[in-house]
Amino acid sequence: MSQAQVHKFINQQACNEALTQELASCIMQAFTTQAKVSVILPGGSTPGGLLQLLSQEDMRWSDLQVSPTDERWVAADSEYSNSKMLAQALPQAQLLDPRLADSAEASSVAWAAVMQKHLPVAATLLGMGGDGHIASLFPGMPGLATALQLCEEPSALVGLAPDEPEVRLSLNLSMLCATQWLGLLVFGEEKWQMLERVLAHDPTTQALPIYQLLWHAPQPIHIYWAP
Ligand SMILES: O=C1O[C@H](COP(=O)(O)O)[C@@H](O)[C@H](O)[C@H]1O
Repeated sequence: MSQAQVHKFINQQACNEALTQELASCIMQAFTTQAKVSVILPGGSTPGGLLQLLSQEDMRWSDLQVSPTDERWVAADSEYSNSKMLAQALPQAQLLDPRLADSAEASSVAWAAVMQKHLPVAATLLGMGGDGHIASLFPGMPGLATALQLCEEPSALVGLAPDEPEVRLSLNLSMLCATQWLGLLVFGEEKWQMLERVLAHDPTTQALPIYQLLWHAPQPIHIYWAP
């Protein structure tokens, strides 16, 4: 049974405001027992407004470590880099940059080792593409079945997107679910229709990464949506 909890808002601003408070609360709660706190946040275009609001929250920023859910294998200063986007949006936090070696393969191995030391993180927020991908786990890509297995060790891998930039680094589903709070931020009617089909067990969605997340994550997943 899906443990999805849907939070729908009339517009993106209201959604971002509510989600900012939820994330800030998770982070503050974690700081009551930990000296350093880690969170995992999505890349892409959706989280821009959220990150702007989050950056204005009063918290122990220098002790907060932030990793992207995934990275595009592009130059560090590329407009397509998720790490660059997070570093610019949350300059007060410590970025856990996945680009740790000269090759994508070696970086994925090194990033997995780094992230394993941060588990469980206080909060993991994901985005979703219109094709049902999450992080850089794309429908039909090589290695997808293993990357979606929750019995696998929390890890990272090289992903393959259908469009440029094709080469990606991604956390696997087991790592993405190793968190005290799990969320999904999605905007737009088209993506909502995709979520409805997934939540209704539409058989055409069952091979999608988003289906695996919504139906097999071991804890409740909070879906934040606005048109
Ligand atoms: O390629 C990616 O896509 C998803 C969704 O991106 P969006 O632009 O539709 O918000 C994103 O969550 C992921 O981090 C990113 O690398």
